[in-house]
This record gives sequence, C-alpha cells and structure tokens, in this order.
Amino acid sequence: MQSIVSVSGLSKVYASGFHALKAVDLEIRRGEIFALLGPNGAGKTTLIGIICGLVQPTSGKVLADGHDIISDYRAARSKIGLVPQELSTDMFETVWNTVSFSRGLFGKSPAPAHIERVLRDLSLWDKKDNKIATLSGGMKRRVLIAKALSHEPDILFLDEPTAGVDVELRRDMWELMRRLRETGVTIILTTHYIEEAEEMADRIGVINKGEIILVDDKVSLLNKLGKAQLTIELKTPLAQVPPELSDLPVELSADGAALVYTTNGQDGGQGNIAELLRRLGALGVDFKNLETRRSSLEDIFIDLVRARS
Ligand SMILES: Nc1ncnc2c1ncn2[C@@H]1O[C@H](COP(=O)(O)OP(=O)(O)OP(=O)(O)O)[C@@H](O)[C@H]1O
Repeated sequence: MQSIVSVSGLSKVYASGFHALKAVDLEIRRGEIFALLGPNGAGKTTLIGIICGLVQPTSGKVLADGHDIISDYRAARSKIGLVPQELSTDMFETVWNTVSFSRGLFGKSPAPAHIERVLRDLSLWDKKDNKIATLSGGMKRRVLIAKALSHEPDILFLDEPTAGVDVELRRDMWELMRRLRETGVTIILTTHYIEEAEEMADRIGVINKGEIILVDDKVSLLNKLGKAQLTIELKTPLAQVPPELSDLPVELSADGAALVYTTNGQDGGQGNIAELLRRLGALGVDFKNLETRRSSLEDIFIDLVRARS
C-alpha cells in the first residue's frame, strides 16, 4: 500500500547546534491512526512541524500524499490539517469567522455546509457566533480541531490533543478521531498519555533523542514485548522457591508470601501456568488468591526508552 506520508533521512539541527532529528525514516499508511510516543524533548513537535511546513528541515525528504513538502509546498500543505497544542487565533473573532477564515487561507472557496458540519460534529454549532475569548478551555480545543478540518484535509496531525482536558472531552475527541478515520482521514497524534495510544492507535512509533527506535502494529507490539504476570498469594509464606519449580519462571516475593510467575506475552504461558498449579497442588502448597496482570503499553514504552538511555 502506498504511504500517505513518507519521511526519509530527515534531520534537523537547530541554530543552537542541537540535533533534534537524526536521519528519521517513517512511512504513514493511508487511513491509519498512528501514535507517535516519546519522552519530553524527543523530537515529536519538530517532526510534525517539518511535515506541516512550519520548521525547515536540515536535510532529508518528506512527501505528503506524493507532494514534496518543500518543492510542492502548497499542494502538500493543502492535504494536511494540524491541531497544535496551543491556540494562536484572534480571541475577539467569532467561532464561525475563525474557522471559515482558516479554510480561506488554503485558497479554498467558501463551503458553509462543510463548516456547519464540522462545527456540529464538534458540538460547537450553538457557539458559532460566540467570540473565542468567551469559550471554555475545552471549547477552545474544539475550535482548534475545527480550524484544522476547515479545508477538508486527508491527513490530520494532532499534537497532544487531550493534554489537560477533562475525561468527557477526551472521550469526545477519541470518538471524533474514530469518525474521521471512517471517512478516510489519516490521523497522526502525539501523546504523553500512553493509554490514549493504547485505546486509539493502529500503529505506534516510538521516538527518543531524535531517532525512531520502533514502529509496529499496536497489537503485535503488545504481543511481542508485553509480559503476563501471575501472582499467587500463599496461605503460608515460603522461605524459598521449592526446588520442584526451579525449571519454571517463578520467583518468590520479598516477604515470601507470594509466588510470581512471569512470561512473555507471546504464548501467555497458559500451558505452564496449568503445570505450575498442578505442581503446587502436588507439593501441598495452598494459596488464597490468584491475580493476573498483563503489561501495558506504558510498561513497554518505559522499558524501551530506558534501554536506550
Ligand atoms: N527553536 C529551537 N532551537 C533550539 N532547540 C530547539 C528548538 N525547538 C526545539 N528545540 C529542542 O529540540 C528538542 C526536541 O524538541 P521537540 O519540541 O521536537 O520535542 P518533543 O518530543 O515535542 O517534546 P515535548 O514532548 O516536550 O513537546 C528539545 O530538546 C528542544 O529543546
């Protein structure tokens, strides 16, 4: 499948001499939701800024739906909508005018029916005549999204879309992203909320210190790098792991009150768990509780970034 965004050998050295991106290669598939994760200062905003034409790359190439973002800037930019982290718009303008004006910036003819649909989708319709300054923080966020959608882009970048918003607005945003994807829009989001990537993304890219260290399907990432852990709370604490269990990946908790069995996510360790429980029964080790836990994307992310630093 042809990529809708193609980044090759992209580097950015700021005037300070800081290498914010180091020869980044990245392919975004048409129609997917792609989450870009990385610690503070990893280069996420720089990467998005370059693709959207706000930051000048030092070297490398970016194509947006086949258009070079430098030599074919206008065509590339018209394909892209960007929801930035902060609102930089005229506070004394109305919602309707702000969003309509954004469309005009892309040289597109007015399309009131489209603007109305966007505002209705974002629950902004009854605020259309309000001045931006009078809106709540959540509503201002919605205006940012409406502006980014005003010119009907095929690619939507969301930089930290739900940072600092309440739970209800976060759910609304997720719902909106899903609806947009259904209409064929490709979505690329950066987030610090790993549960957001876990909930929303088809694929995940991890960036650290200006390098993409991993790109994978979310599901296969969780399967490959995730771990499953079974904690067996014992009725009577043990002094050590019984030698009969030494061939199994079992450890004793520090207080001796629980056995902890860990496997990688791939096999889930189901067969061995049955074997472990059978052996415990044979040894007469009684337990009062069993608890299973699968590692989250957050655990994987922390492991990955830690291993590289
Ligand atoms: N104009 C600039 N001049 C010099 N250094 C910069 C400039 N803009 C960003 N940087 C540096 O480049 C690095 C990457 O910044 P960037 O904003 O891309 O990271 P990020 O991954 O988006 O971080 P965050 O999650 O904190 O927003 C940071 O160390 C930052 O200090």
